[in-house]
Formats: sequence, structure tokens, C-alpha cells
Amino acid sequence: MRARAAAAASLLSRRRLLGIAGGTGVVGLAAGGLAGAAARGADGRDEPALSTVGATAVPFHGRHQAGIATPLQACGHLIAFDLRPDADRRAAAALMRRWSQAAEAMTAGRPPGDDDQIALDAGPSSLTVTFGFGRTFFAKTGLESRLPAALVEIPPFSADALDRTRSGGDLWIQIGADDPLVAVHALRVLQRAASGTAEARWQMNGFNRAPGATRRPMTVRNLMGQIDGTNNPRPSDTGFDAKIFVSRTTGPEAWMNGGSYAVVRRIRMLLDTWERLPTARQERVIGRRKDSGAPLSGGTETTPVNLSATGPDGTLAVPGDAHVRVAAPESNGGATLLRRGFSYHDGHRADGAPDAGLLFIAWQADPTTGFIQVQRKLDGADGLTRFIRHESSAVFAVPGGATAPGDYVGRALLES
Ligand SMILES: C=CC1=C(C)c2cc3[nH]c(cc4nc(cc5[nH]c(cc1n2)c(C)c5CCC(=O)O)C(CCC(=O)O)=C4C)c(C)c3C=C
Ligand SMILES: [Fe+2]
Repeated sequence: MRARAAAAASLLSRRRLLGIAGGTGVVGLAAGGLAGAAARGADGRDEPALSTVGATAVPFHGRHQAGIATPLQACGHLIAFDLRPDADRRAAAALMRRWSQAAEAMTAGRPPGDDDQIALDAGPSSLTVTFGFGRTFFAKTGLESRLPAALVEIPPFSADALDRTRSGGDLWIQIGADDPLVAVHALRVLQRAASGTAEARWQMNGFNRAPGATRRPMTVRNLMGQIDGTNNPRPSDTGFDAKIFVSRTTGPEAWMNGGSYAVVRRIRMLLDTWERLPTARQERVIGRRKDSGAPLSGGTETTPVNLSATGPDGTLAVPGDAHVRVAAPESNGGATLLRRGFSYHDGHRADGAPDAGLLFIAWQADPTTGFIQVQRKLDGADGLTRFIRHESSAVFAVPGGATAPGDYVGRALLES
């Protein structure tokens, strides 16, 4: 039975790797050991193996942290912490060690120490846990000289309506998983591990489509109904690593090698206004068809956008203020960012409007030549601006991954 269960899990996992990970190689498969263990119940009786959703594990260790170039998961939690006033560099290092140990266990499908059993019975379910440091972390831990030059404040933009209490933060954790209980379990475990050292400043919860919900693996849709993520850079693209990850840095910032910068924006969608717009006008706001995601210049979802194409009346096929035109690298001196967000819907506001939108997360090697450059262009020139509100903002330095069991994220900053 153990062998059969392991074989079944391995077959399902292989299908998932081919179908969903798109061959990026970042999704590890649950080892036979895990599937075998799952096939034997606590009472010693045989049980069916985990499905591919439960059995898939994303390795915690590596040059880069998981959760950046990893396929999107169905559930996401973003949580920012502030250090307690008495927490110094040693306390922060001890916290990063505790967090990494717990993340290492949970992402492999093992219970962490001090487990609350929320995720008992479930496999790793593609859990990733990604840690980052905010600008305010450095002064509080006496590490001002190690603050990376790239970790700049995000400047104000004219369309911002920011809530400061849900912006910033000394530390940040991004949790992603394909199972809601696995994701919340990680959240609870990590929050308990912070006790005495750091306190939650804000938390946001999001979602994407669940694996297997569509006939074939497809780019996700956002709450405006658009296919969102098509023109993201791919790990196989030339120059991907240089644009998204920090490398070859020497001196006091060398600890960021292998890392990346996350810009996090909670962007509310004015869905009532948006949904009153006829589909053809919605498509002109984005510059792509709503059903297929194909550019208005023609082709299919993956056809490159032709920004010079004109229609029969001689006007631009992709309008001058279309989101994809204004955001495109060609319109921004080549500025590239990896968008990897989660939708959210947190009930309704006092005015009856849905409190819903996108937890927008942009990854890049340098926010000044990534998010900031593109957002400067979008601010004012993007037709989408009328239908969205940026409500919170944060930027985090996300160091490289822990490279071996027992190592912890941030060691190169906190111990050298
Ligand atoms: C500062 C960067 C960006 C913000 C903020 C942003 C918000 C935002 N975007 C959508 C929906 C779509 N965006 C699409 C493409 C796209 N968006 C950005 C940047 C920001 N978006 C870029 C760089 C691109 C790629 C442009 C290109 O090279 O073609 C698309 C089209 C499909 C795709 O390529 O992903 C959609 C749809 C929303 C709803 C939103 C705020 C809520
Ligand atoms: Fe966009």
C-alpha cells in the first residue's frame, strides 16, 4: 500500500508540475516518504494517499525565498509586524530563527514545535512562507548602516488614499497555500512565535482560483473579471533574474544577494462603477479582451501587444490611456516587475460598496526602476485609475533564502 500510495502521489504531483508550475522547476514534489507517511493513518491502518493539491511541496531552502517565482496559490495572508520597544538585534535574530524553523517544518508538511493541530491531516499544499524587512527595522535594531539604498520610501502619488495604519511595518510575512487551513495554520504558528518580540501591525487576506477549478491551467482572473498576469516576466526569460533578484552586491548590502524587493499595495476596486461599464469599454480601459485576454491589437492571450496597430478607422487599436500601454516596459524605459497578487473581498463599506480589490505585490531588484517608475507613469495617464483606489502601501527587503536545514532567513544581515 505504501508503494502504491507513493506512486499515485508521484503521478498526480508530476501532472501538477507539468500543468501548473509550467516547468519553472520551482515546485518540488512531495517525496515518497511524505506520501507514504500519509498513507498510514494514526491508528496504523492504510489510508488513501494525499491528492496532488495536498501532496505538493515547495522547497523552503534555496538561493531565493519561495513565494516569489513560485506559481500562485489559492490562499494568501500578508501580515506586517512591528518590533516591541525592547526588542533588539539579538531578539530579532532569535525571532527570524524561530520563524524559519517553523516555516521549514510546515512547508515540508511536518508539524512545527508547539503545534495547534489546525493543519493536522493535510499535506504541505504548496505552502510558502516569505519573510521581509521594512525600512523601520534597521534603525530599531541598530543596523542603519546595512539599510539597502534600494529600500526607498515609496513616494506619494496623486491618486493615493493611503491608510497609514495598514501601511509599512518593521517585518513582513507573505503566506501562500492551496488549502485555507494550511495557510491559517502557518499564520497562527508564526504569530505565536513572534510573541514577546513583535506585534502584528496589519493583516490582509486574499485568494486566487483553486488548482483544478479550470479545465486546463489558465492565468487567474481578478475581481474585475480580467485575465491578470499574462505579460508577467517568466523565469525562463532572458534577464529575468537580473530584473527580479539582487545579485553580485558587495559591502554592507551583500546580505541582499539572492533577495528581491516587494512593493505591497492594497488596491480597492470601485466594482459598482466598473460593472456598469459595457464590456467593450472595459476592454478599452485595459487594452485586452475580457473573455480571452487577447490584446485589442489582435491574436490570442499570449500574442505580444502591438502598441502601434490601428483599427479600420485609423485610431490606435490599444487606446492611448489603456492600462497595458501605459504600464508596458516599452512605455517605461524597460521597467519590469513581477506581479504576484491575491484578490480580496472583506465585506462591505459603510456606503454599501464592496471592500474588494487586489492585494498587489510587485517583485523587482530595485523598486525605483520597477514599481515606482511604472506607477509614476500610471498615475494620471492610466484609464484604470478612475476605477481603483490605492489604500495602503509598503515596501520590504526580502533577503535570499535559507540555503540549508537549520539556517535561517536574514542570518547574513543579523549575524555578520
Ligand atoms: C505599478 C504597476 C501596476 C499597478 C499598480 C497595476 C494595477 C492593476 N493592474 C490590473 C490589471 C491588469 N494589469 C495588466 C497588466 C500590467 N499591469 C502592470 C502594472 C501594474 N498594474 C504591468 C507592468 C502590466 C503588463 C503590461 C504589459 O507589458 O503588457 C493586465 C493585462 C494582463 C497582464 O499582462 O497581466 C491587467 C488585466 C488591475 C486590476 C490593477 C489594480 C487593481
Ligand atoms: Fe496592471
